[in-house]
Amino acid sequence: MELIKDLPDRLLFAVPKKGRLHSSCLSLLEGADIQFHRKNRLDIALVKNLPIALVFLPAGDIAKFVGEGNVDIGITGQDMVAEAGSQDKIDEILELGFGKCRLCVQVPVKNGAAKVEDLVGKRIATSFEGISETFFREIDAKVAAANGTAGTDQQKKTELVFVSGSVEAACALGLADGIVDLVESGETMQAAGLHDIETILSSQAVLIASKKPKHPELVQTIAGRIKGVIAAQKYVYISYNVERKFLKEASAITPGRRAPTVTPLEDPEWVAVSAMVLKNNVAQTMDQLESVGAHDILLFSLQNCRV
Ligand SMILES: Nc1ncnc2c1ncn2[C@@H]1O[C@H](COP(=O)(O)OP(=O)(O)OP(=O)(O)O)[C@@H](O)[C@H]1O
Ligand SMILES: O=P(O)(O)OC[C@H]1O[C@H](OP(=O)(O)OP(=O)(O)O)[C@H](O)[C@@H]1O
Repeated sequence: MELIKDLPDRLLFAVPKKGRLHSSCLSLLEGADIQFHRKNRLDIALVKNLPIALVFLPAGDIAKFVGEGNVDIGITGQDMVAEAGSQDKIDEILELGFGKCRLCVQVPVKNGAAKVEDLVGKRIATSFEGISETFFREIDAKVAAANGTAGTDQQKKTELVFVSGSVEAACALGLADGIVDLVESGETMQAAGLHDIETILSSQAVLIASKKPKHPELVQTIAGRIKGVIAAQKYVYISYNVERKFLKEASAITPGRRAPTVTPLEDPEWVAVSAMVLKNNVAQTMDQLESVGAHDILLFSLQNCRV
């Protein structure tokens, strides 16, 4: 196949093929001007304007492929990297700010365990077997040490039951006494009559690279482009006019990343100021600027940037 023949010369970039991270990854690729056409049902797509091939893989497999060096670079969740046990085999290049969630121990609100120690010896359903195993073995050991059963026949072992999805149903169906699964808004958990009693880890999507990528310069190029897209999403550009006598106060509100750009106006008493400001508290920034006498405050969204 023509496509496979081309692969050895290209950097391989793994992208989640479906699920929660898929569409945000596609937006990121578009913002970074990584152009490709994916044929129907095909999990490999050659990038038209860079020597890259995109490989569409399940999010759960990406850390393994990158860690083993089969793929140079990829996007997946930090939870997936931890579950694959790949933390030491990959470089986490960049947090991407989406796919934010927590991996939590959850129990029924009614008559459920009050704390994780109360689950020792009981059944836990999860699709995060590796992380849960490590977590509950420590809890088992802690409880055994506290009640003097460590190393004896009486030492209790928490049982892990693997389920591949819809984990929240496990308690209601009588399969488990608690679960370990992801929580973002908490809606799924609440709908299932569960609440969380412990957060094992917090996660978001990350750009990861193999320790020995075959195309290190290209890894840097992609990382630089993606950083630019992320920064552009985080900042907006603000511009306003202010009397020179209030410039100090106004500049303190919009210090920019290095310093604000100050341009003289025809009226010598006035200056125009522009700077990058964080998007998430821009309304407050505008309120503050108005209160120190700024006028004609304009906001511009950034399409892309390098900072
Ligand atoms: N509710 C959520 N909110 C935010 N991020 C999430 C959420 N659920 C999952 N994620 C992130 O997305 C990653 C992939 O989750 P997803 O449920 O899409 O897995 P999948 O198994 O690849 O897809 P599918 O469930 O469709 O089989 C998770 O590992 C986690 O990092
Ligand atoms: O706190 P919330 O915002 O409700 O999100 C949490 C849910 O999201 C994920 O599942 P997803 O919807 O991706 O489906 P899945 O069970 O098939 O993985 C996760 O496994 C939870 O079930």
